[in-house]
Amino acid sequence: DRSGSHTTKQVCKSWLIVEAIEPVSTSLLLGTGAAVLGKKLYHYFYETCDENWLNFNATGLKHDLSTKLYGQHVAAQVVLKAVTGFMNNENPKKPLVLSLHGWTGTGKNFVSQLIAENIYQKGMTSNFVHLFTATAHFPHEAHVDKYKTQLQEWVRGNVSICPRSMFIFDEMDKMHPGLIDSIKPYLDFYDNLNGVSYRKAIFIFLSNAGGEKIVEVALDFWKDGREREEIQLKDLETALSLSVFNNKNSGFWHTSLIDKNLVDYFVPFLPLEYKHVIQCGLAEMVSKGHAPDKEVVEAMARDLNYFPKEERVFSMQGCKVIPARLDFYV
Ligand SMILES: Nc1ncnc2c1ncn2[C@@H]1O[C@H](COP(=O)(O)OP(=O)(O)OP(=O)(O)O)[C@@H](O)[C@H]1O
Repeated sequence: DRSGSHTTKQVCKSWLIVEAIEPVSTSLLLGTGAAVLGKKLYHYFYETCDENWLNFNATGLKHDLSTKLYGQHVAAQVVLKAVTGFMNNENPKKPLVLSLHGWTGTGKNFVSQLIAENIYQKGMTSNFVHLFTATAHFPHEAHVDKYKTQLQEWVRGNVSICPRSMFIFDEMDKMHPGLIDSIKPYLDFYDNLNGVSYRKAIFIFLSNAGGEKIVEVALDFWKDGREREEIQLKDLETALSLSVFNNKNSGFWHTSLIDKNLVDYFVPFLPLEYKHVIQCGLAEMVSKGHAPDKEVVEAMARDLNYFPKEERVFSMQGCKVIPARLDFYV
């Protein structure tokens, strides 16, 4: 198109004139352009502690908890309420502290992952999400003093880089009480500690403590022929507090975390049943790129262990072994 090329030529010509007349402002313009582009690329590739990488998606969390998490109506409700309330509060008075309890393989790590995915664009791989496992990170009792210093430094350093940091402590019941005590100040209502404010951080503690008591409640409901969905938080709270507060061997509870009300929510996880194992199996098949096949998943689910031995109501390992087991059946 002639008029088009004419226009292009004209633009080039005027550009050359501008360049000839005002070389300084043109270079400035180009320089600024490069800086803006550089900044954009930086934010694109390098994870920063701002809305480019960090945005709470309340609808996403609600959707994930109701479609991806099976058999945990109580936990889903408490987690959604706790996280949404905290994230929507511009000026929280203390960090959010959640303590997740329940039988193995019932979704405690999985829920932490769902929370992370709906806050950080990179989910669990975000530089602002930190996962500690007691037996892996703090294995030797003799080194507790060294661990204390390292842990405090790690928490302090990371919160000063990003106030919206998340710390997950797995196997809380195997963690040395002194170590838990060392992070206690960060969970409290302080405005700031040595110039760092911890009020926007999230701490999640995971443990099996209280798991057996929760199972008892779920089993009683089952024996009475009542629906699992009828179980409410208040039915589990007593069971949880009995085992959690009175168990002198479970590490966590020696500390004043509870006395000082530093934990905002205790979240109970119910033991999973055969039908939930099936749901986990089907989801796992899809995530492995297979078409969901109920027969395959049922064959796998039948071969798992259930308890109590007679009634075979709850899966011994929850949904934990499914990814590995399924490979034998596909
Ligand atoms: N309730 C659930 N709904 C959906 N998937 C689940 C559920 N529970 C477990 N899973 C699946 O099983 C895997 C293992 O579960 P997860 O690690 O969350 O268990 P856990 O409760 O943390 O166990 P543990 O106490 O042994 O650490 C999860 O990654 C998830 O894929």
